[in-house]
Amino acid sequence: MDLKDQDWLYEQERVDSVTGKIAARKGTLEADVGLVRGDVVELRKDFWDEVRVNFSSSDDLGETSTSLRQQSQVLSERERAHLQASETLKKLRLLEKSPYFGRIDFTEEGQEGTEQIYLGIASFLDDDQETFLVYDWRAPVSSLYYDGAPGPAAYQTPSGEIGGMMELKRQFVIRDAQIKVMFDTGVTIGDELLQQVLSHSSDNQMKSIVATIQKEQNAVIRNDKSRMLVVQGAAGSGKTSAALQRVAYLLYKYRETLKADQVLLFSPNPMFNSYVSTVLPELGEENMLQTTFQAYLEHRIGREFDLEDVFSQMESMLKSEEGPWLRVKRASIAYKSSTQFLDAIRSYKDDLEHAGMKFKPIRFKGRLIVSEETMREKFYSYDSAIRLANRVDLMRDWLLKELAQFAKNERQAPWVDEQIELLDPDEYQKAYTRIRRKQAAKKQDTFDDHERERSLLAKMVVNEWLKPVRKWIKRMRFIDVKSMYETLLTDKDLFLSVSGGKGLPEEWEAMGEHALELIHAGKLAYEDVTPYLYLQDLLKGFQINSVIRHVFIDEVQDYSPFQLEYVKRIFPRARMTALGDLNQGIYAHTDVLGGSLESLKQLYGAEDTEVISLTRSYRSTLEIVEFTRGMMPGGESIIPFNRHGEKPIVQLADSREALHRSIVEDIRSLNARGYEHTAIICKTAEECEQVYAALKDELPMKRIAKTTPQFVTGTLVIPSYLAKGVEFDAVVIYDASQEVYRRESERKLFYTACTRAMHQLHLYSLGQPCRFIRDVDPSKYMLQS
Ligand SMILES: Nc1ncnc2c1ncn2[C@@H]1O[C@H](COP(=O)(O)OP(=O)(O)OP(=O)(O)O)[C@@H](O)[C@H]1O
Repeated sequence: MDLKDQDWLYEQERVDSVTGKIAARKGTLEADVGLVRGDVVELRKDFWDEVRVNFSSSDDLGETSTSLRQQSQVLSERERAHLQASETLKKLRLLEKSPYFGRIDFTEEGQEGTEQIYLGIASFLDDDQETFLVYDWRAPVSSLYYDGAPGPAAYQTPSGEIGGMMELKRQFVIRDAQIKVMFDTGVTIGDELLQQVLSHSSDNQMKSIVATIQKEQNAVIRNDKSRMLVVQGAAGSGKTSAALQRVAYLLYKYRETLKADQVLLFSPNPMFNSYVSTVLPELGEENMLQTTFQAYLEHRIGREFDLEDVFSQMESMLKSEEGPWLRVKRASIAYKSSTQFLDAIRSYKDDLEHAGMKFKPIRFKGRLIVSEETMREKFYSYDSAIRLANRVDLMRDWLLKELAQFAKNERQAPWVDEQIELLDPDEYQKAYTRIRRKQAAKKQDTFDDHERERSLLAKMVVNEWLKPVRKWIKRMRFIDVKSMYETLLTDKDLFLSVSGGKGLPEEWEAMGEHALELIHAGKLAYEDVTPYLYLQDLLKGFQINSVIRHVFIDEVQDYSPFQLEYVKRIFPRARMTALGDLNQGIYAHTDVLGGSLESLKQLYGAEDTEVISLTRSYRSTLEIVEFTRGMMPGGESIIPFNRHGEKPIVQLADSREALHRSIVEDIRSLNARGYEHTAIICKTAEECEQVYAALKDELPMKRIAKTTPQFVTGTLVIPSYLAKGVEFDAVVIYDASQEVYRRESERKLFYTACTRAMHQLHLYSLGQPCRFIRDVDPSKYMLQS
């Protein structure tokens, strides 16, 4: 038996022994969990039997409350024990199949002996409760595995750095307690293992990368010093993967204080939420909260306006011909995404402290209760030292009082009598009971006084009718944000004064008209939504969320500086992790970041910001990366991972029928070769519809739209801008011709679409290929006609 076989034997025996212990622990815990669950069920069922309830005297009342408190304490202690045991059980079940994936042998400086450290997704202690049979991958010592190679090495602990010598680094793939793969690695974490992982075909969900985290990714995962962490990385460099591992790391490191529902991820689209949703559970952690920025906007002002979303904005811009509309739209997007516009709105609000507030009059049945004029006078009669949002609060309270007075007077109005007559028996009965209850409480006579009856019924009727007005006031709808936003966009003198004229585009007037037209139709353009919300919050108060401690923004290049400022403002207690790739900045407002994610440093200031760059691309084969990077200026800095495949194919077609025929054959052949998760990427949703209609009878396929909630497998037809963040075994670009991708501004969109491919990239072109392909060195692809 050679040394290798001996090692293998030794390691398999250890796996057997550890999994045996895990199984035994699991068995005991399952029994315990069953018992505790039984306790909880019993306690809940018998809760009131165990509480001594007696309300007769104040002493009895005190005793009842103590007994109640004791009983709920017992219950919640048992519930906590049950939860904890269930969580441990969940981890043991994961460990049982694959107890660990790595081993390092480390001799600590000044210490005798070498420790064998095995790394898995959770820690597992021997029966002595002291010896670590498996270390959690997030434990301080585990970073040796990710950061160092055999030789001198060190790791950080809360009490300082620990140095020593790493004697061995070994990697395993263990499935169902059997070692499938094992090798010792030299310089970097096994390219071999990574090769294996990356050459698998994709499934419909992102996977955890815990066994093969790379050094630079580890820096992203473990960074917890800065308030703001910016990760800029090439397509497929593992930004999203590292971010999810980072969530798991933070939940582990701060387990006493941080819970999964205090971490929020902003995803690029609803489908992406489902795409990444299995990573944390795979690591035995709960999922963080996930949303999209659009969903947040809808939640805030979706009831007032029909909001344009970023995808509709994109679709309409991609479909439009060059002309005045597109010019104005671009100018509007660029300006309204900037912090200059944000500053202008802020300064407008400062002006409003002194004059210019607009209100909606309070009306009831067509009659004026409080006029706009009166409201304005009242508002500016408050001490100007009081903050504007607080003055709005005062105003609300005053209006509620005015309304109460109005209600009192209104009780005598003839319409009230009519309504009393119209009360149906049920309502009347309800009123009668309520009145009786009140009389009893006030120890009044019986319900015989006709006058009193009428007055009580009148009060009830008026209150009922005024309910919507009261609600309207409480929600501060009396502030006419819409009208003030309109004024800001159309009153040039005012705007020049609040903005100082800085960066004001030539198209300013046309921009205002465009926005107004939509607003009057009850709509809000995407570029106006956040600014509108910002103005509204400045006037009514921000809806601050202090619970969230970590905000993750994926695809941050798709956010405008304005939106990022807004996010920062509403999560004041959160740290931010922003992940982005400027080469994938596909929306019209993304140029605003000024060509560098460095500008994100301004958000929290350079002192509080750290930027980490990821340049190695793992998703695609070397051939695909060499092709895609060729279309981006500066693409040379993207380093492909050394995994080979076929060169991308550019296939020319001379008719649409021929194009469709070739694509159908191609997908069938890709499927037959095991590439099941394939995507036909079209430029727009409109193109997707046409392709779907033409090919659906030939090929089983699913059409993805902006509202598709679930990421699915099989052959998808998907618009380019929705393919963000996800990946496929094979990508077919439906029509990469010059005719379709005509504008320079579509380069990043095209690049993003191509970089979704893991193993195969086939581009079809009806006529001449677009210039982005022609920019690539022809030796990097195969041209077929
Ligand atoms: N260290 C790693 N080990 C194994 N796989 C990895 C590693 N890093 C990245 N990958 C894989 O590379 C692919 C791309 O990763 P991911 O989607 O996180 O990249 P990204 O930078 O967010 O990409 P993009 O910006 O293009 O959407 C995924 O399949 C991921 O599992």
